[in-house]
Amino acid sequence: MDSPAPLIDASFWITSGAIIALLLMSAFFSGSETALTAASRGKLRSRADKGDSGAETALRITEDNERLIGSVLLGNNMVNILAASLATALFTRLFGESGVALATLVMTLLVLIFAEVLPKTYAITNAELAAARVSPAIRLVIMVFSPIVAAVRRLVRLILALFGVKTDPDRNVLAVREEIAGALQLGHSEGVVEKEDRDRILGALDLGERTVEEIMLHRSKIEMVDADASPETILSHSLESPHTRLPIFKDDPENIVGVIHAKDLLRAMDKLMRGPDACPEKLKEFRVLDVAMKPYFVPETTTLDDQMREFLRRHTHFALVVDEYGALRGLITLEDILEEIVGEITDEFDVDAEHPLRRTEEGAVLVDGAMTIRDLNRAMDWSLPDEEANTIAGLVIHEAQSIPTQGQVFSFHGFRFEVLQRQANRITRLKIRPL
Ligand SMILES: Nc1ncnc2c1ncn2[C@@H]1O[C@H](COP(=O)(O)OP(=O)(O)OP(=O)(O)O)[C@@H](O)[C@H]1O
Ligand SMILES: [Mg+2]
Repeated sequence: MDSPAPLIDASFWITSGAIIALLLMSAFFSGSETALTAASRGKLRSRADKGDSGAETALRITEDNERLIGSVLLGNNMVNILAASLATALFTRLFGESGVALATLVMTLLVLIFAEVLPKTYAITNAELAAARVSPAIRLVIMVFSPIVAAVRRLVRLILALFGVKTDPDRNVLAVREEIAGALQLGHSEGVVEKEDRDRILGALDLGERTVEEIMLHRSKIEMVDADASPETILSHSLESPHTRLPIFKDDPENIVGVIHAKDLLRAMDKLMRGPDACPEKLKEFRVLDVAMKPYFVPETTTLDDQMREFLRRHTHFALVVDEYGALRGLITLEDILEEIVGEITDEFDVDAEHPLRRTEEGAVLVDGAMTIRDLNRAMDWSLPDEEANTIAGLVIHEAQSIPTQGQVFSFHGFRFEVLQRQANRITRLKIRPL
């Protein structure tokens, strides 16, 4: 008869040793994940500049955060599951049926305390140092696991797609935008980021989400010339206008058939008046459309980002904005888009637009109703919501649910709005004061 195998034998010790080793690895993964995600890139950079190669590696592997976290998560799960399986096998051998429940309890506690909370708490208090130390090993982990991570990501998208769920590749972009905005806001309130710098960066980041319709010049304000006007009229119009490019309409101002550049007009006129084949009599026959450029139309839903690229690619600065039916909505130039980043640009001929904003002594501002909420927020460093309306007047009408009359006062979003002037159905002048 064989005597029953002793319960505490060599395999017991080997298994226990393996479980402890796996828990240590799990702690390493959890701590590394926290350290690498929490470490400040600025501090890592300065460490790296002082010759810390670990910090350099940490900077490099955190560039692709999704790959980093995916690989670490995979490693962490693998060791946790292996440890739990070994523990279950060991406990069932020791305690029979109740081994499963016991292993679950013991391993949950061990993993939670030693492989999760403890290493993560340590890592977050010493993030940069820890990140620099663990980065070479984690780089290896990424090298081994990233192909699997990539395959998993594809599989997940495929499964979601089968169920009709569309994964949004822009989500990360949005999260990053929020993160940068938050960091800039914090930096600004702490006094390390200048308001101008913050506005410039946020302006540039937002180009992808805003459309030409939001910033275009309304069609009623476009200066244009009639294709059938006499050459003298067109010339004097062009000379008097502060603008270099004037759209040309035929019969109806909505019907734009060309755009005349002042220089092209001058060259053409000059050719008729002077030089070897000058022929002043032909001035009457001059057709402005012969020297005009073709109009460039863009849909109002184009994002500012796309429009800017398109302007650069086409080597033009001037576009006419149309709606989905092709009806003229407004005008946009490259300068208008750049202003969203750097603020108001005025050149030698730009009429200094009658100031849309004036501060009063009691800390209020007098604004033009047509001023955009965004411009006001930027000028005053306020944060009035700009989702519901584009202009201040629009916001007040939206909140009041009617077109308020002169003298009416409203309080919302932490501000007091007084209607100073209303012309027909438009609110033209407002006084706003923070409450
Ligand atoms: N024909 C026009 N009618 C009304 N506004 C215009 C017209 N052309 C340009 N603008 C506006 O003038 C501002 C300045 O734009 P931009 O600098 O591109 O034109 P410009 O000064 O006429 O030309 P340039 O600077 O190339 O000589 C922009 O806000 C633009 O919307
Ligand atoms: Mg200009």
